[in-house]
Amino acid sequence: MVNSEESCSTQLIDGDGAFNVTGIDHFIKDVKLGDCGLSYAVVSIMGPQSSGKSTLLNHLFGTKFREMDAFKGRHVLLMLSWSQTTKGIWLARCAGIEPCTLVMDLEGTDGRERGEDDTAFEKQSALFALAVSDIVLINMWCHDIGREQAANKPLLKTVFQVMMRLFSPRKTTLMFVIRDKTRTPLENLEPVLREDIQKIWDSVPKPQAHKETPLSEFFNVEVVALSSYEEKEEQFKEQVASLRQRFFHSIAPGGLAGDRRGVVPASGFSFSSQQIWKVIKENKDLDLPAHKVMVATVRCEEIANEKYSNFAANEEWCELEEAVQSGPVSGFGKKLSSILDTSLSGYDAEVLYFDEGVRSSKRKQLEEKLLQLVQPAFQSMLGHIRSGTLDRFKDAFDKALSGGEGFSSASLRCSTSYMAQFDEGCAGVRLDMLDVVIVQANWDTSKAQDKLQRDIDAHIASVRAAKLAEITTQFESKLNEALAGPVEALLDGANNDTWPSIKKLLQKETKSAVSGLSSALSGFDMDEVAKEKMLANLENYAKGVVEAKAREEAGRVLNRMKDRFTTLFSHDSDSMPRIWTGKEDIRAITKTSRSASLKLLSVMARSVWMMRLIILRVHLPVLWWILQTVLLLPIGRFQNMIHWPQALGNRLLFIAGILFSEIST
Ligand SMILES: Nc1nc2c(ncn2[C@@H]2O[C@H](COP(=O)(O)OP(=O)(O)OP(=O)(O)O)[C@@H](O)[C@H]2O)c(=O)[nH]1
Repeated sequence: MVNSEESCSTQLIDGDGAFNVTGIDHFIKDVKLGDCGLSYAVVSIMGPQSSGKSTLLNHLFGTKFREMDAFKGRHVLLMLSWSQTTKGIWLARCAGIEPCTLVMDLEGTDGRERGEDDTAFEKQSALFALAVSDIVLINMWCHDIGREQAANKPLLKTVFQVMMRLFSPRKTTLMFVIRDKTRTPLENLEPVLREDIQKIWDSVPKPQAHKETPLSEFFNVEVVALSSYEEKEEQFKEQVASLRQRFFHSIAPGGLAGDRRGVVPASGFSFSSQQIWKVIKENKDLDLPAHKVMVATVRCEEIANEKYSNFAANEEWCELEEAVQSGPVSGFGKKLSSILDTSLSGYDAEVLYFDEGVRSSKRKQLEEKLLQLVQPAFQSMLGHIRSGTLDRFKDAFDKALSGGEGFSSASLRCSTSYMAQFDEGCAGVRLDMLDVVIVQANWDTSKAQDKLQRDIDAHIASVRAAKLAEITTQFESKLNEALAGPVEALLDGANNDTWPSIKKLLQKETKSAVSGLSSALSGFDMDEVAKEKMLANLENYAKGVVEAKAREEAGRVLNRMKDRFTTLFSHDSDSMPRIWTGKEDIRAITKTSRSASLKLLSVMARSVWMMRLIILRVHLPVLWWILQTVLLLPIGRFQNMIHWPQALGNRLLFIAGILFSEIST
């Protein structure tokens, strides 16, 4: 006895031809068909009305299809009402049979010829059963065998006709179930039945391509006979129990199921059935291979969309996405790759049995969409790794420089080392646990690498500029210290040796500073031109120090000249204040005082810089005015002094010319 507890059923198509989408979806969930992959079989039964189809299915598969009350009997029912007959197509799961076997109970046929009317439900349901089923049971009365007016003859014609409407049809098993078997042995009945079948096959109009195609090309024909359920119930049950065994492992090679060419993965069964029924209702031909691709396309897309939505809502991913906004995330690449992998392998598992071309193209699309979703997070992480690497580079570089390593060597070593660390991070070698690599993506990280290299180079350049400025300042300070004081002292005691001494001092200190700077620059791996320029600048600086001192002294020279003139003019040779008696030789005194005063000027002018100062910067008219005010006005009573400025100017120019030529050589 079959345990019917496991069985559940639904009306797949109602009597008006409406497909019960909700019903089938619930049914599929209840029987967990979606998990079956290709491991499931579909059996249908067709045959005349009230020929005991439901009774047979319920005994054979433990289903609970509605049977007509036994006491009413089929003859009574046929006369009275149709209310108890099966309407439309019912679907149930066979109880206790492996693999999962679905069974469809079709509305009984009325035994009338349908001619060309393809819209008749009988024809449509037959075509549907052939397109969907692996095994079709044809229920028939034993007494119809060999009869010209057999009740199942129009049905068989229909089956064979609609079969022609399936492009490259699957090879289905047609199992003829002879009911109310008589005493005639099956061995005698079967050849007659096969002959009937062949005749019907021959009579069916076929397209040119199948004119000569034998029946066996489309169908495996099987014949079984059962005793009457009503008259020999026990025998019937025994025979049904033995028949049941044939449905176990029906999809294994050599099993009862046909070639299963048309089989769609179980998760696509609902959609596939709906589409097949839709095409049949629209009275279009059914192209099963194309249908399989279409089902695969729709289902793979549905599955991919579901995986995408699941990924987007995945808690782990959402946390990762949020965390990477604010900083680097340890194990980022590994975690994200793993979530992506779970999603993609989930897709792979669910679409495994769909058309390969379709499933791989949909996988590609899913992968692209997922990667598009995670790319901003990847970029953020890459940015964190880049800035982290830059910070570590700066620290290491600073340490190397303060540890005394040469600038060029430190910059090259640190730059190479930290660029390599970044490259390793990008290539998947873990970098302080901060891996960014997403296994599924092959993203180009060269832009980030370039940016890091640029940042490192910019940092090196700025440190270099700062260091060079520091060194230059250091040498300039040294020079300043070495020159300013001594030059000032030398200028203070102006005499004939002043300028040669200054020149000597300048040369000595410049040489020492230039040599010091040159060796300090050796660690910078500078090009010769830049180095020479820096050394030249230092030399100029040294000259500048002297020039500045000289300029300073020049600012004071007029005062000192005036002081010297006044001192000599108003003091006698014993340095005693002169007492003017009127007998003094004012001209001679003035001449002596002026000469002493001009001597001071000549010392000061003994340099190129002083010349510049005197000739170019301090204009002669100004100088004249100063001299007239400071030197000449106090002795303004000498009217002929009015000619002095010109004479003095000429004299200064003369002295400057001589000194310039002297110093230049
Ligand atoms: N003679 C005979 N009658 C049977 C047999 N099996 C069932 N019946 C009777 O036939 C009648 C119809 O049974 P169902 O199983 O409902 O037949 P059916 O073919 O499913 O009917 P529809 O699908 O409604 O056309 C019932 O009264 C059954 O008791 C059988 O093996 N022999």
